[in-house]
Amino acid sequence: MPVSYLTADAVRAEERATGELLTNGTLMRRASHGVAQAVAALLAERTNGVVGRAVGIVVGAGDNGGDALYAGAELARRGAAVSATLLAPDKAHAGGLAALRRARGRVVETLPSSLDVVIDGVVGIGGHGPLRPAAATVFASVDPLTPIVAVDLPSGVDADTGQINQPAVRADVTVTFGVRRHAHLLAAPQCGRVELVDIGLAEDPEGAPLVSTPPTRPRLYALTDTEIADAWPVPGPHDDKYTQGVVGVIAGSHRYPGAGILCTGAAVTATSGMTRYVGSAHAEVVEHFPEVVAVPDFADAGRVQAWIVGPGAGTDDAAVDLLGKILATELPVLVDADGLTVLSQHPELVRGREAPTLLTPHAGEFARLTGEEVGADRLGTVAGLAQRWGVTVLLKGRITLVAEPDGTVFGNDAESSWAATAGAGDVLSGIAGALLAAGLPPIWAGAAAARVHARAAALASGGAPIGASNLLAGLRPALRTLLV
Ligand SMILES: NC(=O)C1=CN([C@@H]2O[C@H](COP(=O)(O)OP(=O)(O)OC[C@H]3O[C@@H](n4cnc5c(N)ncnc54)[C@H](OP(=O)(O)O)[C@@H]3O)[C@@H](O)[C@H]2O)[C@@H](O)CC1
Ligand SMILES: [K+]
Repeated sequence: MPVSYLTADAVRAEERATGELLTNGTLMRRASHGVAQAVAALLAERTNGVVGRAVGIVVGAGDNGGDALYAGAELARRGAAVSATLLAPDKAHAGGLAALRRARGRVVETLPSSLDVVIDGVVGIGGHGPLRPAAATVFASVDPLTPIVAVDLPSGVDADTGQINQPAVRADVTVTFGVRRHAHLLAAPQCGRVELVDIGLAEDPEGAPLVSTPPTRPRLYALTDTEIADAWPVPGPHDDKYTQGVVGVIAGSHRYPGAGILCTGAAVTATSGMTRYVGSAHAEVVEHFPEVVAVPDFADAGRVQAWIVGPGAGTDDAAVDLLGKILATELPVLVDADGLTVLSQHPELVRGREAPTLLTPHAGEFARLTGEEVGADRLGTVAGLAQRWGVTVLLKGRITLVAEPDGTVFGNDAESSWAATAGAGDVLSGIAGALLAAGLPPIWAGAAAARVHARAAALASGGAPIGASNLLAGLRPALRTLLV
């Protein structure tokens, strides 16, 4: 089952569904205990224990501050020196504040300058907009080396869109409750390590939500490695070169062969199926990958189970014609780069296409394609295009989002940004196209390709900058780690 991410409204609905557990404070007790445990673990990791450690708490006006205060009380009982600063003293959670005082935690105007950890209890799912000035001042004075544990969300990060409203908290660890929020994936780098505390919302906190997200927002999921490995085409005893799917690549040119080489190379590496190439870079492609059947003309292409049209494929009349022809077939088609530029002029070629269709823009291509900037709400924007055009759309980025017309979105956090390099998109197209040819639905092909692409980048990099050919070389080692 993919990992599910919920909107703030859906989280609140789940909390309400627990009835008494919400009203009698059980949920908050469990939540704050989870925060205290996470802080204690971090202190143990970094400083050898809780006793005598200096813990600072920044407390806002709502229940998020309540969680932080109760967590502070627990840490104080365990021997930490806890100081809390109240951003709105009149509104601070009364029970939490009393608990902190009982445990001999201190309420202070200004946090001590030397702290072992800071707990961000400013706002959680009730927050909107950036940190207000008082909170911003507190965080600006925290030593940048002091780890920050965010309660539920780093304050300033929008729970539903993941928008980072600066100034915002950047957390080392984020502790959340029951189910992950959209922001935990959409703003993953801002959240640090996300720890999920079971507070009794559902039997399986990773499982299906009890209450479905309102249809006004997309439903966001992340595939697990196991799911991706299970879906990845691996040849069985009765497979041959055709049964794994034949993918046709239209990319690159004699003058600019790179896109063709990278894209076909990725397709060759991703599956054991066969790869065909059509275009003026046919000789260069075969020189790099002799297993590719490459021809200059579409008429001689031969049969395929999916097409990749895009990188370096051109935007002239002939390119428009060819893309139109390919989209008029019943075959799965991935459109990228130049292919997207063609579609920006001729959206009618693809809108409402019924056969599996995957568009793979980066933010710039997305804007060209739709005349609309991606903006802060990447999830809403990409899901909106998928819904309006009736095709699957993959928006590239550190967090890659793949949206279906029905509002289902698979997200993938690349976990590093080493793949932000020229030609990396061509490699992604090659992987995803090969998976389409093998019969994976576009949303799975896109999300699985994004995961393996990100891993290949990380493996190839090892902490140093890479080019796309290094990324391509990292693909097989990345697949090995997944398919073992
Ligand atoms: N329900 C439960 O049992 C459980 C809830 N849980 C916890 O409760 C949290 C939700 O609590 P919540 O609903 O009280 O909202 P919360 O996020 O604390 O913020 C609301 C307050 O902040 C203010 N405010 C808004 N934006 C702001 C900004 N940018 N900067 C500064 N202030 C800002 C806003 O004030 P206003 O805008 O009205 O001035 C309002 O008063 C949830 O994330 C989880 O941690 C867990 O314990 C599990 C059980
Ligand atoms: K917070």
